[in-house]
Amino acid sequence: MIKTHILGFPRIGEQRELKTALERHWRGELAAEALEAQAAELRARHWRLQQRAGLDHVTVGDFALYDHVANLIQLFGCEPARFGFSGRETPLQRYFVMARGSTAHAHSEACGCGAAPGDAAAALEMTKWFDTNYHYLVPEFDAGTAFSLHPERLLAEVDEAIALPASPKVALLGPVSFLHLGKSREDGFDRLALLERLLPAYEQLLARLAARGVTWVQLDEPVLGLDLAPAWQAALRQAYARLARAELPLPMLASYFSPLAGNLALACELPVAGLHVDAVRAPDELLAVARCLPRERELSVGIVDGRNIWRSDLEAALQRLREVRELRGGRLWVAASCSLLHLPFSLRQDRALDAELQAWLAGAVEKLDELRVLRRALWGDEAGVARELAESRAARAARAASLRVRQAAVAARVAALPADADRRHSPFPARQAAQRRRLRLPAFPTTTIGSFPQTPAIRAARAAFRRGELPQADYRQAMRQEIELAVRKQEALGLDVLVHGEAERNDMVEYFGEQLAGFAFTANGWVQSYGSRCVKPPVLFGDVSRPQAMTVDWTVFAQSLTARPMKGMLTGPITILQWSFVRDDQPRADTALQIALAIRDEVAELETAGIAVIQIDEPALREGLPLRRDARADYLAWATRAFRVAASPVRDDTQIHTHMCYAEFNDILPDIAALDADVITLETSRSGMALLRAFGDFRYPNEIGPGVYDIHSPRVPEAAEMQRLLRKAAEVIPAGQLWVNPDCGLKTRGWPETEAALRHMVDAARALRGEGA
Ligand SMILES: Nc1nc2c(c(=O)[nH]1)N[C@@H](CNc1ccc(C(=O)N[C@@H](CCC(=O)N[C@@H](CCC(=O)N[C@@H](CCC(=O)O)C(=O)O)C(=O)O)C(=O)O)cc1)CN2
Ligand code: MET
Ligand SMILES: [Zn+2]
Repeated sequence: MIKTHILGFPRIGEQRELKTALERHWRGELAAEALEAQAAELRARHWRLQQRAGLDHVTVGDFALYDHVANLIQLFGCEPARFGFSGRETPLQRYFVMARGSTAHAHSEACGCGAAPGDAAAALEMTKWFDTNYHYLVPEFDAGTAFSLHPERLLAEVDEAIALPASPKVALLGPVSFLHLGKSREDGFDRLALLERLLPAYEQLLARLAARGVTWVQLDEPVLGLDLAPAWQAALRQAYARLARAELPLPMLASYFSPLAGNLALACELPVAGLHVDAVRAPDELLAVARCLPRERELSVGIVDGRNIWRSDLEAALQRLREVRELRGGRLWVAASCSLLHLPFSLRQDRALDAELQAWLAGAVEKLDELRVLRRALWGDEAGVARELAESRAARAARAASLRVRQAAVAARVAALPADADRRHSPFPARQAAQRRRLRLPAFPTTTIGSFPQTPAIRAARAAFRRGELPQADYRQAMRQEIELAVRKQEALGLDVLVHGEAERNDMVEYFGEQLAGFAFTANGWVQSYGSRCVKPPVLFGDVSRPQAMTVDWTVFAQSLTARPMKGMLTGPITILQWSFVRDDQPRADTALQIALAIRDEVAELETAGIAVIQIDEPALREGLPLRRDARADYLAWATRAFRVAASPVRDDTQIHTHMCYAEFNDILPDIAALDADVITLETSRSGMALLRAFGDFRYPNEIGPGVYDIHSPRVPEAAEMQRLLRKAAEVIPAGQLWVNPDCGLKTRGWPETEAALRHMVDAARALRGEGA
């Protein structure tokens, strides 16, 4: 028997309905009931699409108002005690306080959240979901963590699906990954010790689902794609010995994003009813799994790419699925490789894509249709889907043959690239001396990470320009005024190295994608990044080149307004690669090098235009790190080289900055050093001093700006707080190497808190200069 299913569906909605509803709710314009109604409407719509595609089950439990990991924190009753919830709040209020911090809602005695006015609880830490640009909220565990089941929200969703009517398969993160993805709040506390306490809550939940008539539960254990220590492997054995019981729903264990490798035998041994594997990320393992997994278990083959937007080669997929079916004696589930969360809702009618490109692409809805076709063909009705199969073949062939994909000049340039194109002229000490002579900055120089508040007025002007209602000249003039405003404010604050503020950019990757050849962009291809925040990843379909300068005019204009150094602001090749949908017809390394060459030309042109400081952001360098250790060295070699190729055309006295955030960097410090940026600014407020100590222990050779305050919350820290942080930093990193800056860009903030926080930051730097620390 052949079944089809998906691991999860995008929840933000075709027109970002969920984003709109959430933001209105947070502004106090939409009641909780209306928000919940909108969410239910989206779920029902998305299940109907799944039914229309003939899936055997609709997936329930993948929906979340903010984040699916945060949902589990409430489901299993382990909200951290530090939030001080009184029990008078509604679950929804507590959920948003955990997600956004307690100052994020209008906090007053009237708000009913229970905390005393003035009490501020920081939001849960947010971190990258494996190697994606999705961010989850990190559960916090300590020896006192207890679990209790609060299944009302999930059971209500199951009931909604049953009422549709549809057959629900409930999808949940499994217990071992849930613990693994959390963090221990106390040094030395091993969160695995909580497994024994957590499993009963899972068991109770599964029993409740069984009572509802749910037959299948998908338990995601993406940690199977990591190199697991023996204790974590043992935890998987322990957990599934307990959860796979006759009276409970059948568990389908799901692995994705990475090969099973050393966990393959383990995954096949666990006493579950089915195993899902990612046949896109681990194509070579598929047959080994098909042979190893006991015959009575279901094998779910993730053959349709859930991470990229290319239309599938359905005939090739069918051939592989038939091989697997042969090996397993007929039974098979067919699926997308991972949840479709990481894809745009649909690309079929996107206004911004031309017809040729559109025919090559598939969003989430189109991927559902691919599953429909595969199902029918495998059920023996290949003739009934002959047209779809032919279309898929034609689309792949057209893409392979298209003249838009290859550019001879790009290939020639890559081939002729000298081996030392990734080297600056002189080693860092000589550059540092030259830059000090040119820039004449004080000790503890202050700067910001690039963006200033993207105000509603900026967004509205750009939207009007896009709709053709604001002439280009007026739009440019409006953005110049925003830049001038940002420059004046920075001068008044007394910052040392200024930025233009990025007002003209919709997004730090999309902006470059729109201007580079080889990229296409969509009008509505939104993908959730965290909470209500979305990105529209550009589509990198062909060889990359830079038809004209992308940032030079804006930067030169900004520099003309001030005598202080204006930092040019670029996004680096790895971040552009990582945050775009990239071609699958050549190695990522080759694509990265092409982007690097385009950025290199922009760097050179900024220098020629007189810009003395240039920042090349690489927040996604760590995110691109392969999940399996054995693939890391190769990635780091080509990724750091691509950065250096972009950064190296400049003179010694031009200062190159880079910036990183949203990740743990400790395991790639040597590679960060190998970027050889003159200055690196880092997010540190979340991981705190541990990260800096690692930089200190490693004797990080170049200059470094540890973020002295968290930009994710409107909270304005006192100067004394930032001073303390800087003094601590100076204990582990020589003071002469230190810069003073926030954690990340300020685009999601408002001006009042931005100015207040930066004023305190400049005060902190001045105080340290006075101390001669
Ligand atoms: N690509 C990317 N990934 C990243 C980051 C990042 O900056 N970029 N930062 C980190 C955190 N992730 C983030 C992701 C998104 C946003 C963010 O602010 N997103 C904005 C959208 C930004 C954008 O593309 N804006 C466009 C379009 C905005 C829009 O929706 N406009 C309305 C109209 C608005 C109006 O009339 O006022 C519309 O088109 O309907 C623009 O400014 O032009 C949002 O969801 O609200 C922030 C952080 C890690 N990953
Ligand atoms: N220059 C960018 C900004 O300030 C860097 C952001 S890193 C996610 O927004
Ligand atoms: Zn950042």
